[in-house]
Amino acid sequence: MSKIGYLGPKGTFTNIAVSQAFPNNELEPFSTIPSCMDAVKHEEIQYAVLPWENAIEGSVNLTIDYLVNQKLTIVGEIIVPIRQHLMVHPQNRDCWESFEAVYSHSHAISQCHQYLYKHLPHIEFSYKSSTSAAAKHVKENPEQRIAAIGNELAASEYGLDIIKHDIHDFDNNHTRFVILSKQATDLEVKDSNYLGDRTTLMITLPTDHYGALHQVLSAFAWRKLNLSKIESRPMKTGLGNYFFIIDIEMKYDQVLIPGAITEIEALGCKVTTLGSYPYYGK
Ligand SMILES: O=C(O)C(=O)Cc1ccccc1
Repeated sequence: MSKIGYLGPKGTFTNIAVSQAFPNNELEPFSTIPSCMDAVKHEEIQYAVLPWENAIEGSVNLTIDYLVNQKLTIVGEIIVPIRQHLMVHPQNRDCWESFEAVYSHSHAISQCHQYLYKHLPHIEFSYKSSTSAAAKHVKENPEQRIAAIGNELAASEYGLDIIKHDIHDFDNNHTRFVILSKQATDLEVKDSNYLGDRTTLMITLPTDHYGALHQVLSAFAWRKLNLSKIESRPMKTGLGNYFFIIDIEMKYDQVLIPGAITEIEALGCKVTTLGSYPYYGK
């Protein structure tokens, strides 16, 4: 049976995603995104499930930036609805309005900025590696006047009381979680709705070719390949140097996508296929 790693500790949104996709497998929490990817690379686990993009806050840069230097493939994606709740140690449930700090993952705090600004304007933000790491911290420090933002699973896992439900600023809040593997395998995810297929490419443009991005996009456009995302990330080699992450709403085929890649490479671009995979949601 495959062993699946995920960003832990128990009670993260990633935990919800991995339990949905792999209900009968052995699950192993990792405390950071890179350590979870490394475990797949070293074959200690077969798959890693990691956050990729949130509808309110955007991409999870650490996952993208660490993935592009690994020889790992995206073999599937799970889309999970996200509801953020404010939770406290049960001993402190009556004095939460005078709290000093709120702990969570930076994405979770960003998803609740309007709520926090309006209802807890003086509260400090303290960042943790995940929402459940924040919940665990609140549980372990009852003497501190602190709260956490996370989901119901984290509240029950760490025995916290939810004092405000649904504090995220926008209702249509979903996160994409990617399933990473060392080999490109056909993965079947049970108990979730199959929603479609995607192919994710990483493209680096030549520095001396003016208009290269326009030509890259044209290679997709005239083939009527539907792009659902284009995002630039810094190469970390200096200001103005970027690579692009592009999602095509289609499974890798034998004609259109290889044709577009050949055309783009002829412009002097470097193209890496990060994966071609089905995506699922509830
Ligand atoms: O903190 C969590 O609960 C996670 O699962 C990590 C995460 C990070 C960014 C967006 C969504 C989930």
